[in-house]
Amino acid sequence: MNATVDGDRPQAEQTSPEQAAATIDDFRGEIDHLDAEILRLIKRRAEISRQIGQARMAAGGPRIVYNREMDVLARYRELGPEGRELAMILLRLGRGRLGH
Ligand SMILES: C=C(O[C@@H]1C=C(C(=O)O)C=C[C@H]1O)C(=O)O
Repeated sequence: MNATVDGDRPQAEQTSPEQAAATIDDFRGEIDHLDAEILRLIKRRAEISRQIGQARMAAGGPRIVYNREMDVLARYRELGPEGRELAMILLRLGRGRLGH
């Protein structure tokens, strides 16, 4: 018989509310750490991107280099449609406000 009811689950798979809370706490600590790192890296990326843009424009070049941006978009494609959105946001952050 394939049907399962709550009482059929083996003991090893059961988790107490206290164990679940501890596991969730641990994972949340890791997420908090990852978010801080991601934020630091995003800020650093935007800063470098702006510096490249400024250096290029100071030499009479364009602020945006489309083939390079296509490479960046391709890099995030493995994350699916959200990856593309994420890459677009990263590129926008590197541009800063227009004229600045
Ligand atoms: C950073 C550069 O300048 C611009 C910003 C890019 C980026 O943020 O990845 C990519 C291409 C350029 O439009 C670059 O040319 O590498």
